[in-house]
Amino acid sequence: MIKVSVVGAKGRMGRHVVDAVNGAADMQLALALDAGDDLTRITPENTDVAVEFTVPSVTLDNVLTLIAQGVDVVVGTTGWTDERLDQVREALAKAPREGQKAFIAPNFAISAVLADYFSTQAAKYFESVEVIELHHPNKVDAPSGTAIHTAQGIAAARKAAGLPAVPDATETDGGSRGQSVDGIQVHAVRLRGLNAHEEVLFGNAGEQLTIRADSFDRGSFMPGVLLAARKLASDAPAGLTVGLANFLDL
Ligand SMILES: NC(=O)C1=CN([C@@H]2O[C@H](COP(=O)(O)OP(=O)(O)OC[C@H]3O[C@@H](n4cnc5c(N)ncnc54)[C@H](OP(=O)(O)O)[C@@H]3O)[C@@H](O)[C@H]2O)C=CC1
Ligand SMILES: O=C(O)C1=N[C@H](C(=O)O)C[C@H](O)C1
Repeated sequence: MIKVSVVGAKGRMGRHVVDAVNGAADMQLALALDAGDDLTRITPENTDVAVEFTVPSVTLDNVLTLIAQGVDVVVGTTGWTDERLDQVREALAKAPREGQKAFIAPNFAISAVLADYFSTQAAKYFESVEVIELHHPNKVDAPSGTAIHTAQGIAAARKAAGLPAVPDATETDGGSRGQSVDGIQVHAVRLRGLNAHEEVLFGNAGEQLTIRADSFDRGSFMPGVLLAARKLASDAPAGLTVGLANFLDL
């Protein structure tokens, strides 16, 4: 049995993770902690993998605490920059247990992971590209972690292919052109009724490709979360892995 503790267990995602772990035949729920709880209660004796879904402002501290506790950790919370990822790598390098692992994914839904992957494949074939993410209005961060990851992947693929900057004659902008992530414009919509959605628009003269992923229900993230926990408890490499695509046969 894989012993799993959940951090952020009372949140929208955390509640689903608790149910998913309780419903998994090969897993056992260890601790379910939330804001105000002492994370040092999570130890290698009671937990094989901790799953962290909290808020961007606290996730780094939580992850560093869990690593210092000697526990492997699956992270779904957003807010990760290159600098923060480096801090996790450094913490893992001096972790108390040999071979410790951390896994961070901007999105655990297979539709979103594939949309992100297909977008990097398509990127070099199009002159123009923009990313639109659409979410429920309770989301605290914009743009979404997924949209940032997608834009970064597209930008890297365009750079590797030697493409020039995306054409854009805009001279005045009150903010309507969105946020530039590595030169790719990203737009965020917040609308009651939505859950988590992303659309990537690719354009050439006379043609358009649209890649769209829709998570209608938070249950869509759970197979990916359980897969990550199982991988960390078995054959995932030591150190930090970023992105569920690493655990899929793509
Ligand atoms: N990777 C993925 O596939 C997905 C990622 N996400 C991301 O996951 C994160 C959580 O989303 P969601 O569940 O909707 O958010 P919620 O706000 O519903 O849940 C966050 C929970 O974390 C708790 N919390 C706050 N601070 C701490 C702390 N220091 N220690 C432990 N728990 C704490 C909150 O408590 P309180 O409310 O009392 O502050 C709350 O219960 C977001 O960053 C979101 O973008 C969401 C969906 C999918
Ligand atoms: O807050 C959410 O809901 C989601 N957050 C993640 C993100 O910011 O990419 C993943 C998914 O989009 C849902």
